[in-house]
Amino acid sequence: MSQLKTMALGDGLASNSGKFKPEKPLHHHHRAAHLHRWHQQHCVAVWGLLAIALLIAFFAFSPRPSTPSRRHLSSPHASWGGPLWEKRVQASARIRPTSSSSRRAISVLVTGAAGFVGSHCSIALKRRGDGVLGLDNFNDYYETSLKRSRQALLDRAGVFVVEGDINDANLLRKLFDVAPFTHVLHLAAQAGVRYALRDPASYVRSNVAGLVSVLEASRSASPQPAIVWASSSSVYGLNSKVPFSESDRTDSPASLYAATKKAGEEIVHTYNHIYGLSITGLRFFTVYGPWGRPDMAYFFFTKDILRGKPISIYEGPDHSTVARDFTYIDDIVKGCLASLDTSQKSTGSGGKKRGPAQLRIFNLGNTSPVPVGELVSILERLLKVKANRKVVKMPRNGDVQFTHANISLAQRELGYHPVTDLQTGLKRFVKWYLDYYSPHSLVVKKVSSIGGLSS
Ligand SMILES: O=C(O)[C@H]1O[C@H](OP(=O)(O)OP(=O)(O)OC[C@H]2O[C@@H](n3ccc(=O)[nH]c3=O)[C@H](O)[C@@H]2O)[C@H](O)[C@@H](O)[C@H]1O
Repeated sequence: MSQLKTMALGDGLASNSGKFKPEKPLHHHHRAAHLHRWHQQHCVAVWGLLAIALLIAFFAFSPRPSTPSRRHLSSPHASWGGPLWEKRVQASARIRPTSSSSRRAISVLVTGAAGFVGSHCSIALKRRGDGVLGLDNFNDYYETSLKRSRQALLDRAGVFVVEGDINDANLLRKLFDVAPFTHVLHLAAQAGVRYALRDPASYVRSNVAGLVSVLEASRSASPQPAIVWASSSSVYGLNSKVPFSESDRTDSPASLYAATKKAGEEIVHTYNHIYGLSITGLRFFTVYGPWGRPDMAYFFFTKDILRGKPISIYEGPDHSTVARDFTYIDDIVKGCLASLDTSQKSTGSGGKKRGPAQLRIFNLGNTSPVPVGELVSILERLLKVKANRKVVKMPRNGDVQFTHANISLAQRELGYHPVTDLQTGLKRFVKWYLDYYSPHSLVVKKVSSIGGLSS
């Protein structure tokens, strides 16, 4: 290739020199004056260009003011900064004094607040008097209108959701400057095991770089917050020993999603070790319920069953079943709040560790796995529509054959006791789904029915 290129260049030069026609000779003085003018003009042009280049370099590389600011992130509406914005942040993050509770109220920064688990947790925290500030980039991984509806609910509950990205270090620094959060509930992430085949970079951006960004801001904050964050049952990967326990090995992930969550668990270890951040990781097991994620099977199965479209039900080798430890959202919310309440304080200050800090990891599952075929049967009964089932071999797309949580550690340390079986939880989901997507359901009606959200 390079030889061909060289040959072509050589050929070009040879033929050019052969065709070159010199200009007519100029009179000597005339030529000198012409050269002088040429020199002057070109000097001006060169200096002009240099000045423009310096200006471009200055604007491209100089640090930007952090407030007020407008970021072109996943959402064109992303903007933050200014006195009014700061007041809203402070009001939302402020603890509401209550005389009744013996519990010390907390002020929590919830990342991914317009997401499924984030919105439920934010409302539950706000209801019990805690300060809550949401952060979400409203990306379009799934329908943004659903995120906006959740945001409307949060707004009514008194939770302000800042529109911004966890990778925006200036924004995070500003938030910690404006409000002294005692805790961070870090739920912002790129979710979904199968989507990683389509957009692997988004997992690295959110689940690795984004996590580090949140940890960096937290370790520098004064006071340092305690952190509770979402890991995943997917870290158990191809393990075959059930139920899955926190002490089991987690070094055979089946998807990039799982690998980034596992990476997160290692990353938080270093921040705990070096900076004294108190950190609790929660391995969620297939969380479902009202206001859920449209990319999850129970959600799009419901949509497809109602439209009469075929649904693919995965099966394992030799027609074995694929099963999940489906966990209802309200049980997950209780686990998240208990984790926040039992978090010890971070021990660092001024970016330095001052003593050993708490580091925990818990399974939050339902501890009763259900085959996917059974999930579909429950949906059929609730929807009163027969599904068009296509049983297919589970593709190698990131899925694992089964999950099953051992929750004894969470029971012991958090008082976590899931109470919702799949039938009950799906009944609530279907009720919400039919209401939310009903053609007669007005947006106002949707956002006013706060009861569906972590009631
Ligand atoms: O616990 C987690 O940490 C993860 O839970 C969730 O992943 P999963 O447990 O895989 O849930 P989900 O996709 O709803 O598939 C459910 C079942 O349907 C089967 N499935 C799926 C698609 C399909 O077309 N057919 C099918 O049978 C499929 O094989 C599976 O058995 C979250 O999405 C993920 O973000 C992460 O949080």
